[in-house]
Amino acid sequence: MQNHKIPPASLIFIFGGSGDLNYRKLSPALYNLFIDEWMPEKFGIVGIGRSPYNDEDYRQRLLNGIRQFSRRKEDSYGHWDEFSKHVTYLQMDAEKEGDYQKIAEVVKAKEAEMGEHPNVIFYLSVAPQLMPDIAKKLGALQLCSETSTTRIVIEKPFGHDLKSAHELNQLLMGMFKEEQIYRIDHYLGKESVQNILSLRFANALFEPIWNRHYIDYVQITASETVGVEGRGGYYEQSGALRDMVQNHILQLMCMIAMEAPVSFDANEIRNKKVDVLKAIRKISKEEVNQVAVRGQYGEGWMKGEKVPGYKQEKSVNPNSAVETFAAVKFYIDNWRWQDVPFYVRTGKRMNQKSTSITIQFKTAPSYAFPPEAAETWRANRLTISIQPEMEVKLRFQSKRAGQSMTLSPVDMIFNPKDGENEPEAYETLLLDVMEGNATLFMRADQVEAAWKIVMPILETWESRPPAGFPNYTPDSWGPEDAEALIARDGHNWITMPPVK
Ligand SMILES: NC(=O)C1=CN([C@@H]2O[C@H](COP(=O)(O)OP(=O)(O)OC[C@H]3O[C@@H](n4cnc5c(N)ncnc54)[C@H](OP(=O)(O)O)[C@@H]3O)[C@@H](O)[C@H]2O)C=CC1
Ligand SMILES: O=C1O[C@H](COP(=O)(O)O)[C@@H](O)[C@H](O)[C@H]1O
Repeated sequence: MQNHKIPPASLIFIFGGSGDLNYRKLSPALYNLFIDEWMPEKFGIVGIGRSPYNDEDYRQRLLNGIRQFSRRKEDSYGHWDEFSKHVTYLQMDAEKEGDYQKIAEVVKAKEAEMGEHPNVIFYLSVAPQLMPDIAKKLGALQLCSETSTTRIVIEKPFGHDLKSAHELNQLLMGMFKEEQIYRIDHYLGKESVQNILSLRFANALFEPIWNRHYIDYVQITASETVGVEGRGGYYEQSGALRDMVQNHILQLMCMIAMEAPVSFDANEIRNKKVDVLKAIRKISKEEVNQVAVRGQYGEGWMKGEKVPGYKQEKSVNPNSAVETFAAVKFYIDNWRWQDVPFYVRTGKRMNQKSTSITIQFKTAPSYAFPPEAAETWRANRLTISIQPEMEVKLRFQSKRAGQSMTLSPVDMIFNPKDGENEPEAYETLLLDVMEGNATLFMRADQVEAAWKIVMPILETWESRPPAGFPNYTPDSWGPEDAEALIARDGHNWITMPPVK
């Protein structure tokens, strides 16, 4: 969030070094930072796991991941030899207290090698149930007393509900200071998400109309074409509301709805976001059916390929009541947003991989054009496309060339199309951790405020088994009830045209 500078010497321990997230995201991100010359002059990366790798095998595994998943497919090999010298593997059982001495030894050896005390970063990329135990054991190591340079990064999910998130916060805060704790929400690292701040606060253009007087409603869609991709065990404990709405989607809502920050200081931005979360209208359990819809995909066809239903996925209960789709209507009770609905939806196995935010402005108060001039007056619309491509599109009415006054909507589009050069979210976030900048990370109160918002929905859904699951087919836009949710207000979901 700040203008980046080369971080100081850093030693990064990745718990879950042999796991999927490190393979697909973290190692490619660190390698891209290295290629782009953002890594510190002195650094070490230590993957941790119980699997028996030697350093060479481990490096080879990571290289395979990089070749498959890095944004740079071609350039990646050229710098590998140099980069890989910084990577080692530490076999240990994170549940065994005695094994933590190995970490203390690595820190000591690296300090001697670097000739200085580096940032020591513990990245917890492990199953959520292991996190409290690892945090406790790291705390007991006493490496954390150096508060300015020791940091702990917590992957999502942060807790399973409000209670467990609060307990995890209490535990972490008993051992680390808030400024040492980096709670990941990878959406905040996306270029297109950060661009929302520049769009809103670096231009005077939008602010005067960015409120209930001019905005009719806001929509956020985060749709995926994939199913649960072998993560059925995790997803069975989660579902779409926990997996996407509690974190990523509420954070996008905060970016759209927050007041202008007076600086880019981490706490200033986070204060402004917490204000939004606290203003989101509490949904009573009696209202849940009116404002929230859940769905689960059945078996079917996806772009010509037969795909299993959610209940047939690996590690999923064949009678599962877990939702793979969620749609919710929120309101924000404050002066800026009173009575403006925010419709959000997310789901797996949907028709497109696409995340977008639509700001629908109100129609002109009065117009002199003949009614036949335009089919629709729904043109005043700003669409912020987060992915697959970053795009900002302003749609407005224009006269069609010809002798009659006929109008049609036209689009003014900003699309940087910078593909390979656009840093991935994890690159930005890892660089921020090394630099000690927590702006794009979740503060304790932010996480808990977000849990408070979704709890009544979760509790209601858990107490009332869904009727008729599965209720949507792969390659669709989710269950019919989601259409009804928005149609009741006279609107419809806006879908992005597929990217060619
Ligand atoms: N994968 C993804 O796409 C995403 C993952 N996440 C989050 O990231 C975290 C990791 O997920 P993912 O990588 O998919 O999980 P995996 O199951 O692939 O990896 C789990 C890792 O934990 C290690 N581990 C488990 N038990 C121990 C132990 N006792 N001691 C030491 N290491 C242990 C495993 O190593 P070993 O078996 O060698 O011991 C392995 O490296 C989770 O919190 C997940 O929610 C978040 C977003 C996306
Ligand atoms: O956090 C998660 O996000 C991914 C979607 O991330 P994206 O960057 O590809 O939009 C989702 O697939 C996963 O279930 C969830 O845990």
